[in-house]
Amino acid sequence: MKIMPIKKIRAKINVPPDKSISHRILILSSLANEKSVVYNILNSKDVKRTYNILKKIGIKFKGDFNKLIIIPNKITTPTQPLYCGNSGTTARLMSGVLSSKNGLFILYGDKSLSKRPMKRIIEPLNLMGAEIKSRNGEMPLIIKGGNLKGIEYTMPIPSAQLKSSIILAGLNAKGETIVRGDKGSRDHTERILKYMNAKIEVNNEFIKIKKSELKPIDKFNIPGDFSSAAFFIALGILHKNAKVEIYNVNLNPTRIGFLKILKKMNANIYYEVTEKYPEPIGKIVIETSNELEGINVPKELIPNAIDELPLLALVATQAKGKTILRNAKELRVKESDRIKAVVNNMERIGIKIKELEDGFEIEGKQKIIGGKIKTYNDHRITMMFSIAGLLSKEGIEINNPKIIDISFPGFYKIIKHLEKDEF
Ligand SMILES: O=C(O)C1=C[C@@H](OP(=O)(O)O)[C@@H](O)[C@H](O)C1
Ligand SMILES: C=C(OP(=O)(O)O)C(=O)O
Repeated sequence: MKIMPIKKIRAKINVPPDKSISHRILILSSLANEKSVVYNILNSKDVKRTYNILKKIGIKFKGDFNKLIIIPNKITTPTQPLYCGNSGTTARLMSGVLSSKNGLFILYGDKSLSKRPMKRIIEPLNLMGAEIKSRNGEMPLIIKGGNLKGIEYTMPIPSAQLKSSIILAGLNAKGETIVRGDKGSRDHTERILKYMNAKIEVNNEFIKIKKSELKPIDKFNIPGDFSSAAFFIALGILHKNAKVEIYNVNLNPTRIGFLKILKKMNANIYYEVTEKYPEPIGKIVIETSNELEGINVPKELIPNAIDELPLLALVATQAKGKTILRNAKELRVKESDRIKAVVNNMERIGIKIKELEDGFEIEGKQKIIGGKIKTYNDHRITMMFSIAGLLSKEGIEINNPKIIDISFPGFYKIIKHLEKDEF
């Protein structure tokens, strides 16, 4: 598929429901003391992995992802290994849940997930009393769960998946579990647990969780995914003749680091929170930004912008001066090595970029010429370079666009629609 440049954008967009919240709603409502009714779950490949695993361990469901009834049940040892596909969130969060349940569980993933680091969760979960076996800290994981005790643990990296894995295990452990070292990573697990009346305490220093009975989820509105919106935010800023409005999108402060970085770069963005509980939701208005300036990305914003950092490279190509991203080594252990994928593909489309061990450096005011990119089988890399195609001189060719179904089915439908004037 070749994505060609477009002349004008006047678009009103609704992005699909949030992936992180969808995983958590499915998992946590499966652990409640009664059935939950949930609307608007993201119907993407990654979320379906979590759903299928929950079904295989005994949870009952009725309906579809537009309206799903989740009926908690005793968790049972499945007869087959449990497949997490491409989804790190499924692997790490489900490991926390299964570690706290009596039984033997095997989790495995696709080629990409099988290379991603799991030691980070194995270590604390084993300290709590689980017996997790793996080769080199990579999937497959063989988990013998049950009889956990709470621990006090300082995380070596600010990861929401690691934090959530320990919290989920702590929900069914003896005594209290305390997690430290979170530097503001996404807090959806904590918010949903509060909403379900869990015994959870969150402050700037630590998160404390005790064994809890969870009340079911009712009327939780899963908002649009900010990480999906980010592609159209970047497009609106960078396109020479654009106005884009995005509605019903999650504006949780732990997710919008990208917006804060863009504002520092002088982008024309306006956003407004219209609903605050349990998740902040609102609208974003974006317009062509001709005065973008390069930036040294502040370290403290990195956990809040982790999935959007590749896109930042695209924005940096059109800013005045240099943009430097450092302290983002985590990008190397996502669905692909996202630093390598960005650098290699930028060069393929005519952009000069310097690879750093933990980020990249880009001089601004460069021309996006176009060419053929390598998707690295990574949904976010594929979408980022599709956006680049719309901004390019000669178009960008993408070999397997289907990979975007991991997080954003309908992405190319929105792209097709962009030609229509919606104002
Ligand atoms: O908890 C989550 O839902 C996620 C956490 C982040 O990963 P880390 O926890 O590994 O930083 C993020 O990159 C991923 O897309 C989703
Ligand atoms: C890193 C991501 O997801 P996961 O870790 O769940 O595979 C992502 O969606 O960008």
